[in-house]
Amino acid sequence: MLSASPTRFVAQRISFRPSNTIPTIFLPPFPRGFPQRSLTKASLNARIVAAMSTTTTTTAVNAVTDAGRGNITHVIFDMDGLLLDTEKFYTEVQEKILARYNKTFDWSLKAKMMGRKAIEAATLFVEECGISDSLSPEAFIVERESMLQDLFPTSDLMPGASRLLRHLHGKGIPICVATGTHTRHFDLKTQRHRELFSLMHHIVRGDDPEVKQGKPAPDGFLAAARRFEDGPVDPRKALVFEDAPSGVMAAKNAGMNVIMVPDPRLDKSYCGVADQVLASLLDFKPEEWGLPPFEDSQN
Ligand SMILES: O=P(O)(O)OC[C@@H](O)CO
Ligand SMILES: [Mg+2]
Repeated sequence: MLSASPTRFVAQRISFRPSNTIPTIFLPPFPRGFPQRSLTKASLNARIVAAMSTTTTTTAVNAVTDAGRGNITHVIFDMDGLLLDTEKFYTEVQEKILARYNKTFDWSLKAKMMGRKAIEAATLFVEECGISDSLSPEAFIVERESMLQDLFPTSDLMPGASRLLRHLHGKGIPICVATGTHTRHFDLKTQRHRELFSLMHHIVRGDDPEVKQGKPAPDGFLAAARRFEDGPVDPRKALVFEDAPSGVMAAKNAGMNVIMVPDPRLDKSYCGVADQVLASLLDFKPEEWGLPPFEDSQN
């Protein structure tokens, strides 16, 4: 069973050099004992070193937040755990694999894995669970996939997802998805919801050629902002919905506004970076962000 042992999660606000398009980047300190060699791509490391060498500015972030409220023109949705109730499948399967080693899977590791590309999440899993000598990240992915194949097609929508997507689409607000999920899994997860996902202007998936690094890098959200009809969209006018700490950081690193809808079991210390935290999409008030209000009173 998952325990809720939290790991302090402090995002540092670092401003990039003026030449950079991203005014401020949120970087999580690598978790204690994190296998930096496996996760860090040279470019991500280089960006971290470059960013770390500048001063911290909170004004840019506040400016983004202040400017964001009230004039959102485009909305970008994360998928797993936000639109689809799929994070539970990953948890279930990972618990089964760990049971073989008499180990338990806990929320502090789950919080680090959520939203990341498969190989990055897999590396975290085997290294932090201390099973990398008997199970490689690649072998873990193959075993996990075989167990997920039957679960993904049964994916249900999260509460409020259909209502919000249909509302925004009906009011002519451009919406899209930016997910860490690979195409082959995306098709399985969405096969019962094709009509709803057809409302999206476009979908950026984890294996998209423009997504060089997974969340918390901003690649997916920046690619999503570029592909709107009138793109690239000013990030200060984009609102992202996310469930995972890595996804929230990716949105902030893209200079965007972000609403976090975390799993209630996620330690609150992971929720400090988002511009707004909601218990459910049903609690979202579009008018707070300059978007058309719901007509129904269902909340
Ligand atoms: O980016 P999302 O849609 O949450 O996908 C994450 C998925 O790879 C599992 O955590
Ligand atoms: Mg997610």
